[in-house]
Amino acid sequence: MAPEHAMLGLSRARFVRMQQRWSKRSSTGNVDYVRVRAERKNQSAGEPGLPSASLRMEGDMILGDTILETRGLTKEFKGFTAVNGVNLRVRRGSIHALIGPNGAGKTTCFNLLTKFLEPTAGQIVFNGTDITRERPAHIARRGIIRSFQISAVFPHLTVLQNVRIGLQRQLGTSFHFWRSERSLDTLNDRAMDLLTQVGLTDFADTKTVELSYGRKRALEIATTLSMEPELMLLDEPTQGMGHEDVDRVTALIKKVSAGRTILMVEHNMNVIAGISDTITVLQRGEVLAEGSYAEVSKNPLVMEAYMGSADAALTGAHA
Ligand SMILES: Nc1ncnc2c1ncn2[C@@H]1O[C@H](COP(=O)(O)OP(=O)(O)OP(=O)(O)O)[C@@H](O)[C@H]1O
Repeated sequence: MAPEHAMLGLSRARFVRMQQRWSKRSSTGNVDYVRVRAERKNQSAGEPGLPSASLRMEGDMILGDTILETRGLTKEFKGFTAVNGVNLRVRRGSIHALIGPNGAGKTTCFNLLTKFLEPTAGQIVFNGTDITRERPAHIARRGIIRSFQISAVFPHLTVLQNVRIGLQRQLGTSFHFWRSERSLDTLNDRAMDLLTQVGLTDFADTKTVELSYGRKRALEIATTLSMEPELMLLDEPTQGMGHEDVDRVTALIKKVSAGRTILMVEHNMNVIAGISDTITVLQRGEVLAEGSYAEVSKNPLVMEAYMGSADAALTGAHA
């Protein structure tokens, strides 16, 4: 039988290089690797490919449909189980909402994903790699970025300066204060790009403290984008906003979701209904239901959890 690299139409050296690169990212990757390659080869030979709709090539990397997965994720606080055996599967490129009544464990889940908290049990897998034991900074470098809290934005700097700081952080030059102002100005173009994306171009020179609440959240999204997230974690992005700001930020989330994955904790059902592809409902630390808004909102268990009655409508429950 021909060697594997030959069957896949690759030189041996390239085959080994690709395997090595991939195995850094995934312990199971080689199986996917062979599947994708075999499919491509069969298709180019006019034969039907192996089914691999869930796989995507990026350069030499094979990326599955699932960007983030938790397996039996559990967090106990002194005998109280806040998150209990949660199996979450976030699809690449989707907007995935984590919802649930107060105290359901949403924030604890987020804190586990970013490693602000250590799980008591379970696994977190990102792009096929087990990241359960990694430190927060390492997780951020992998591209899992949680939206900065407003308090993390410097209020007396301008909007542009705040975004620039995010970019410097990404470039690892945050503390290079000895660099000339001119060299730092080279970041301005990129910073202005980000401000354009979030609709804040006209506010570039405004002191952040003077921004409206909704615009501060838009700035927070720009600073998060400056970290080049592959998976953006948004923590109640429309919390405390009036209708107009809610609509603006909802549209913004939809817009910046292009080419990225978004996992958000959100209470506003109109926002969730409008932009979520998948919703996971938590209750008392466990997954109660999962699906599209249409599916979840009809689920009697979910209605009961939210309204205390299976007859109640979910729509507007927290709007
Ligand atoms: N550090 C902690 N020590 C003890 N209990 C905690 C701790 N953090 C959270 N909890 C408890 O875990 C449960 C889940 O809390 P969590 O904040 O994750 O819920 P949530 O779904 O985000 O709620 P909300 O919608 O009100 O923000 C709650 O009962 C909370 O009191």
